[in-house]
Amino acid sequence: MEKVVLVTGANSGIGLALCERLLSQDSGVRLCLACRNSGRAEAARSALLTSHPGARVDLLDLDVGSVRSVLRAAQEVKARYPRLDHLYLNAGIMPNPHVDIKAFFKGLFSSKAVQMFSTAEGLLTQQDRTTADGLQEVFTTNLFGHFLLVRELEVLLCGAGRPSQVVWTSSSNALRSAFSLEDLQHAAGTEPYSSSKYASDLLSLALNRHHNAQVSPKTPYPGPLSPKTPGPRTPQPVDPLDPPDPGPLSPKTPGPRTPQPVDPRTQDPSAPRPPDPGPLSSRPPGPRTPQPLDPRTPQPQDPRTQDPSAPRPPDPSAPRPPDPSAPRPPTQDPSAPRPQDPSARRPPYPGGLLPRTPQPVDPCTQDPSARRPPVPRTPQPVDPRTQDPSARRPPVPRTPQAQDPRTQDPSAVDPLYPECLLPRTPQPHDPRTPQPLDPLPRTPQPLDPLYPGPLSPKTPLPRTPQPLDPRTQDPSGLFSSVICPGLVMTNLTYGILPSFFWTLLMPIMWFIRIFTNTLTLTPYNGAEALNWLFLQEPESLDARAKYHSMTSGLGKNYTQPRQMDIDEETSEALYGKLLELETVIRRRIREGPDRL
Ligand SMILES: NC(=O)C1=CN([C@@H]2O[C@H](COP(=O)(O)OP(=O)(O)OC[C@H]3O[C@@H](n4cnc5c(N)ncnc54)[C@H](OP(=O)(O)O)[C@@H]3O)[C@@H](O)[C@H]2O)C=CC1
Ligand SMILES: CC(C)CCC[C@@H](C)[C@H]1CC[C@H]2C3=CC[C@H]4[C@H](C)C(=O)CC[C@]4(C)[C@H]3CC[C@]12C
Repeated sequence: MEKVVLVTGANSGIGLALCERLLSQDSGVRLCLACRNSGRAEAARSALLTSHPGARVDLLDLDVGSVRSVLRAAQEVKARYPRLDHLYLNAGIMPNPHVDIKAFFKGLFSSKAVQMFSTAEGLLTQQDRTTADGLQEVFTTNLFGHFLLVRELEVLLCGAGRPSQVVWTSSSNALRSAFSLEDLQHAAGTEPYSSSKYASDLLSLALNRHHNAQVSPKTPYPGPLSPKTPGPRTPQPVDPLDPPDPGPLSPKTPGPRTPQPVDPRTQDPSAPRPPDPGPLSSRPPGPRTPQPLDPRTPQPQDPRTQDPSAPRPPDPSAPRPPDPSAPRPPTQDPSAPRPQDPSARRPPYPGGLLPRTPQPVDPCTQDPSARRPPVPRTPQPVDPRTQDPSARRPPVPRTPQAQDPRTQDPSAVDPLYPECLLPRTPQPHDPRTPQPLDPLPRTPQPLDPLYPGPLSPKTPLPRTPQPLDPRTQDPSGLFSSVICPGLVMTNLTYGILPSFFWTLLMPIMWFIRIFTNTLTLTPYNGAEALNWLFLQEPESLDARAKYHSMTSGLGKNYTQPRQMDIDEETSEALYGKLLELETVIRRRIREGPDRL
């Protein structure tokens, strides 16, 4: 059956490179590019159709920084597609970045130089602002808008007897130190980007807890893996007060699959190589040239405050020759105030007025059509990295060519993260025959898009570990994952420094690349983990892993899972707070003058 894939922020950078890669390997995929600027979206679509004539590429008008836009776009998606197979939450911003140059030079000559280039920890601050909805812009764009989108699209993601994948483009700049439950939107801090990305890591875990049987709400987080101790952990005894629910066995669900780094081009030599994406910013691996500098003038204006019909500078995704040395127009002074819509100058959202009780909702119980069998609670196999190896689990299927990239390519070892997780079995890609989609929505629409219905009682926090049994996993459900694209040269990164600095920095970056595989540098490479996830069975993925796109010094791309520095309690608390905020925002919109 045709797979429907929606990508936010698909008109440039990593999002566009992902679309290119998906079409290259699966001509049957139906893409929906969700973008805020129709001109740039059209340009991206034309570029994709030029390299893939006949591909199905739809456009969706979506500004994830605007609540109304998200709600409208979600309605449109529900009207267009009967289900969604993959939802890539990729759009992101880092407005008004400021680099601490002193810290940079200090770090450059320290033992932390490589790490500094990978995470930018201690280097970057941003100046955020509030949106017309009274929310912090970075929080809304990078997290909350996407959260609302997932909530709105739950009916397309949770049902139909097939699992759906939600994938967050996070970052290695997702910093626990920047995140606070007391200031979710990071209104008081100077690292909203790091905060929002860390929040996405937490939220992904929470989504899994609430929407699939993979992470049982009762399964406690075993704690972040220490870099030196990736070994198994001892399972906790089952709480006699809270025994597992045997639940119905599902014969359909396959055993656990352990994903492995997959490079479709290198895995199977007979497999067709993706064609050169040509003018697109993505490039096949090999000797890489840094992506061309964005010839477009940085856009200081919020598109919501701009006249949409006003001409914009040339689109970055438009075909252009790669020329890393091409001069860029002067970058906006990060310290200069950004032009703002007067309506956007509202004070930040008064968090203190929020209702108290978080009410997580399982959408599959909200919408009768999306209702699925109860989540099984029988013992299930567990992630071998986090649990006792003596625990019962069926044998993990391993395909012969599924090798650890570290053993395939010695240069692929990242000295920063030698503890990378166990290899997983690659999922052979199943090219499916394209089938026309039913143009009519088959999924019943909620009566009021703003009010999805009564909320279910608060889900309890984890108490006892429940080993998971793959035989009882629900075949449908929403599976959320997080990726890190590495350091990629895109509009976002080029916006951080004037082009002069980048020209100076590029040789250093190519040198540093010898020591770390996280400098993926091109959008094509950065999209590796996103593309790899597309090929996996969602049930096989690790809810606590962040899947990193990696590129070795020799230009080999692979995906490496690493445990995230997150905990269940914080994840659950964040989820509850986001639901509270959603309730308030929905009410505000319903009562506002221009309700949907
Ligand atoms: N580049 C890097 O090194 C890294 C990037 N990332 C993440 O990767 C993701 C993609 O960024 P990248 O490709 O690098 O940068 P780009 O700036 O090239 O891409 C960002 C995309 O998001 C879109 N976007 C931004 N705001 C909105 C909005 N409100 N509504 C809809 N779309 C929006 C942009 O659209 P428009 O063209 O209209 O602005 C653009 O298409 C981001 O989430 C970023 O945080 C993570 C780690 C590293
Ligand atoms: C001469 C100096 C002023 C040079 C400053 C260098 C910095 C501008 C860059 C060094 C490391 C870069 C980054 C690292 C991590 C990225 C992260 C994963 C992400 O999500 C977005 C971009 C990065 C923060 C990126 C940004 C530029 C650097 C800070």
